[in-house]
Amino acid sequence: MAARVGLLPHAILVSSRALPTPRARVPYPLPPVPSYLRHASSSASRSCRASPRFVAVRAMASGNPYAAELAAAKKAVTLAAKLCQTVQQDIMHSGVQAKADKSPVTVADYGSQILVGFSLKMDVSSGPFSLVAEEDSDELRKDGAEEILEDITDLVNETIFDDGSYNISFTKEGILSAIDDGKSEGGPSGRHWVLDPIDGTKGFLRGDQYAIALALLDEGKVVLGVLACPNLPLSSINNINGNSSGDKVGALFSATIGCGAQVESLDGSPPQKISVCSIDNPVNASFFESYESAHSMHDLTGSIAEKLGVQAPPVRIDSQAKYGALARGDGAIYLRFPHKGYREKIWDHAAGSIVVTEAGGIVTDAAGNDLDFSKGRFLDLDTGIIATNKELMPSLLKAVQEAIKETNQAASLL
Ligand SMILES: Nc1ncnc2c1ncn2[C@@H]1O[C@H](COP(=O)(O)O)[C@@H](OP(=O)(O)O)[C@H]1O
Ligand SMILES: [Mg+2]
Ligand SMILES: [Mg+2]
Ligand SMILES: [Mg+2]
Repeated sequence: MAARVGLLPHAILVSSRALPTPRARVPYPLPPVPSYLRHASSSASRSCRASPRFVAVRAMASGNPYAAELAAAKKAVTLAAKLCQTVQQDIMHSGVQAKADKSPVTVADYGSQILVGFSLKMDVSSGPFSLVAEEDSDELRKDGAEEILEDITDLVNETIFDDGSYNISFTKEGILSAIDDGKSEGGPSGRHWVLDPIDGTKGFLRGDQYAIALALLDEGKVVLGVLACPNLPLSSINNINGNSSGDKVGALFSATIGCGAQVESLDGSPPQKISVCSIDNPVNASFFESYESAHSMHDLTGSIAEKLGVQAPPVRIDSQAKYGALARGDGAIYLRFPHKGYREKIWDHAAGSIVVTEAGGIVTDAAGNDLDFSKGRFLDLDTGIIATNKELMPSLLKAVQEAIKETNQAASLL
């Protein structure tokens, strides 16, 4: 399959498919029908496999107050994962990833954002819809982006058609408008979905780990999170540096406040409860960090690990798959220390942090404060983010603060 690559001023857009001819759609007229959807005719018919009513019945049966939202969230990220998997396979075959030399955004980032937002809108009926998501349509509205926009439109429509849950198709204007559904500012009141359509885009382009990360904020607190990790081994990363153990690949982590955390396969095995590891001696611990040294200072994390007495080398993987792996005990610690001046975004941590806390772990900033997701699109925090189990947290915090102090002292002598 030939790959088409378009370079725009502030983004790298990768189209990797021999794109299909749009097929005829059955009309989808049930309210609320977003105005940007294309209708084949005006005759009414509905064809969702999981209707809001069906989801609501499951919610009442489970005793989980967010069960309907959880079911909708899982369905949304699973649909988006299908699109991402298709694109990633084609990118790998075409070798396009070598050209990604700056903050990338691909057709899959946009496509995933559209599918998740759309699927949630269709399946979650309660209250106004608010989505805080990473991507916007600015680049796609510029001259020269027409072909990419057409590719995204075809990719999204083809994924919806193949999945079969919704009989609708998007117009190009609908695609732009759907991306911009993610422009909400979030905040301390009401409900807001928080989405990273592809977290770890650099990993995605390398053919490595990435995640579709979706969370729900309710009155400023994360109450639900799902992480679709299409390339993560289902049972465990029991090897250094993200190598798989050869078992089934494709994990879907989920957590709801007060209800624990689970993992299931992306293609639908029953959920299994997960918990963080019980290691209490750092000598036996291993730690996760970003693959990209631009995203987290590997020197500082090395010094923290040394102070703790950690023997194992760092496990470097992309995306919030790190939170998922930590939550099921594949490793004991996650360290993230961005370079000075970087502001963390809520979609990079909302889903992952609740998966870890509901698995019995703790996630804080470098000063030991809880992460505050109620301040809008950014996290306002002290220096870095750390996560581990309750046993290791006191010694981890001490090591972090010592290492930061030493680094600051060394910097002041320069
Ligand atoms: N200079 C920087 N420092 C820290 N994080 C950064 C960064 N530049 C980008 N990021 C964030 O790091 C995320 C990936 O994290 P990780 O290293 O754990 O894979 C990116 O998410 P996206 O890939 O969604 O853009 C992006 O939000
Ligand atoms: Mg990005
Ligand atoms: Mg991200
Ligand atoms: Mg992203």
